[in-house]
Amino acid sequence: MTKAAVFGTGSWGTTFAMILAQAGTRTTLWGRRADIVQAIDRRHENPDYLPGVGLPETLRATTDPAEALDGADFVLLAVPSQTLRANLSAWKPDLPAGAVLVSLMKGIELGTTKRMSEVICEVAEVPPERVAVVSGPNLVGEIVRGQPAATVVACPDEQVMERLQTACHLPWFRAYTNPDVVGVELGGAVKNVIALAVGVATGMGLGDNVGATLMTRGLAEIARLGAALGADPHTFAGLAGMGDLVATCTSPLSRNRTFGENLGRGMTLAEVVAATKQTAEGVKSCESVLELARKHDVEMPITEVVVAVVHDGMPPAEAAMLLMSRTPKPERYG
Ligand SMILES: NC(=O)c1ccc[n+]([C@@H]2O[C@H](COP(=O)([O-])OP(=O)(O)OC[C@H]3O[C@@H](n4cnc5c(N)ncnc54)[C@H](O)[C@@H]3O)[C@@H](O)[C@H]2O)c1
Ligand SMILES: O=P(O)(O)OC[C@H](O)CO
Repeated sequence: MTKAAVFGTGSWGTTFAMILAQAGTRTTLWGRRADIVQAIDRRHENPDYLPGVGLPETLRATTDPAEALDGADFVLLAVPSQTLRANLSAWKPDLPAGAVLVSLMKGIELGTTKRMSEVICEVAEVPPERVAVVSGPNLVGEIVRGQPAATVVACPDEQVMERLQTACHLPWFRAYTNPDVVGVELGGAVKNVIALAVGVATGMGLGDNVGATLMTRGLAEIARLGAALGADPHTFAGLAGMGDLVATCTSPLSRNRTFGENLGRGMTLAEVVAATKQTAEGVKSCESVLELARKHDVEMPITEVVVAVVHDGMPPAEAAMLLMSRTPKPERYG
């Protein structure tokens, strides 16, 4: 029987562990908070992140990383992106030889501008063939209600990718494969930045034309960055590209979109941060995405104004005016 260890008892770690357990994978969750771990292990509930959701009785939970990792074929990582390096360094001594490490995260590391799979390879000292990524339009609030969803499993090793696909495939959760790790990861990380922009526009009451324009030109930004980093352009038309972009930018369940919406309504950054109880990855990753773009000489005007609004105090109305007053040019995708 395949065995999985999932690190992170937040909303996605818990939900993905539930998916694995329901697909017949023997799954243990690691969490740093003893109260949540106990509630998952004994009452089959995560009261803080998924109140009222019944978790499978076969799903175990522990605060001991070595216990979670014992015999694991897959090690799935669902902690906030900016904490991955420190956490994985601590867990490294107990990683089973030959285990496949899987990123469930959607961020770019500040300072290094590395994708999560790159951080994993570096810290765990494993080759890219032992690292996979799962990303797609996967809003937890829908998945835990049993509403159907699909995702993408990416890994350069085809057999690993297919094993992971089998480990998480359910009648209501459809996993596709794609060997383009760079494209799948970029799609997941950069859509959060675009969702912040759409959220701000929504909060300002700018209308659906603006939302559609930001999504479309946002996809062009993602594709330009992807081209510079060697991604397959087709990936961005798929679930991990357009699929996740549309889900995140249009759903009130998205933390990134909601964060932007609150800013657009006129709340201060401090007020919005205080109101955001869960991880909105785009808030930190917008800066690393922009730095990555600059390193590769890629123009990302929407990302630039998101950084200016979120981190430099630019008023949302000024950001909108900046985007609308850019030099007219031919429309090009990518
Ligand atoms: N929630 C979703 O709908 C969803 C879907 C797909 C992907 N993701 C991605 O999954 C990743 C995790 O997001 P989430 O939604 O589970 O976030 P979350 O905020 O719900 O949970 C984060 C978890 O990490 C823990 N944590 C926080 N700081 C930590 C630290 N320093 N060390 C160890 N643990 C720490 C928290 O206690 C919590 O258990 C993000 O990259 C996110 O983009 C989320
Ligand atoms: O709630 P968000 O904005 O982190 O988005 C969650 C998922 O990434 C959607 O696929």
